[in-house]
Amino acid sequence: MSICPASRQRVLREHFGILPAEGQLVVALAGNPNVGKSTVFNALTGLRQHTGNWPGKTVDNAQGTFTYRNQDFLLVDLPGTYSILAHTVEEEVARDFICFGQPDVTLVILDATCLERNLNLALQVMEITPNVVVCVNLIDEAKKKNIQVDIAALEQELGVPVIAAAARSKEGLDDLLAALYEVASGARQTSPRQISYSPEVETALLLLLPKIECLIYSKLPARWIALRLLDGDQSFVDSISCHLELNRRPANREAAG
Ligand SMILES: Nc1nc2c(ncn2[C@@H]2O[C@H](COP(=O)(O)OP(=O)(O)OP(=O)(O)O)[C@@H](O)[C@H]2O)c(=O)[nH]1
Ligand SMILES: [Mg+2]
Repeated sequence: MSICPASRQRVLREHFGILPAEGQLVVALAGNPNVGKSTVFNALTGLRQHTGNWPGKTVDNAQGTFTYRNQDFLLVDLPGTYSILAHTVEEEVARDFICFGQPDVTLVILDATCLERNLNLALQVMEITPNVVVCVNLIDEAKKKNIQVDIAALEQELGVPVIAAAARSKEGLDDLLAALYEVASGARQTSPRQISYSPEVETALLLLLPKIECLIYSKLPARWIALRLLDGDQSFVDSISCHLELNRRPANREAAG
């Protein structure tokens, strides 16, 4: 499931103002407000960062770079959101970047002191892409509140790497870098847990999926698109038209890849 490299590069540049250098892997940083995204961003990128706005939106766009094991990365700090079902412009930016910008890995930062609320976003991102790393941040605050997080069990349940961190004191960041490298480079395969919906919804999905597959040539996750269509999510339909040239039938299989 991916847009071909040339199209993706064009979408990143023209639609999101992101210009990855040759060979640079793109990391999207997502999370609820106030969970420590900027703290992680600053710790990983140091002074190699710049801020602006998302094209056409008055929403902050921070980009920075770092290198790990001789691999260059471009880290993009997405707006803090509770959801990416696009009820606000921030959610629309986060959703469209993850869906159409197709980062090599999306890092979802969770607040260890209120995991239940935070996991909602992680599960939504995992419906769009398998390339996810979860960081359970503020683990020091959780300890103070006698909250214990079973990281291994969470990783088992989610099917993606889960790393505990206290970003303010730079705890856990080495493990985080290793996990980002492994997922973004393809060295580690994930199997993200997918939400099962009611039998009615699952039946409707089965009917919709083949039709969607014919239209999008595996450029996007068909199940997620089907769910948005069942939601009647017009903003997402508009985004598909804006970011993908669906009426252009691929001339060869490369264009579908
Ligand atoms: N104790 C503790 N505090 C942290 C940790 N990570 C971040 N913080 C603090 O939490 C607050 C919020 O951190 P930010 O990095 O600004 O969070 P954010 O997710 O970027 O917030 P928004 O951009 O407003 O959504 C700051 O005061 C940080 O210093 C951590 O691991 N432990
Ligand atoms: Mg921030």
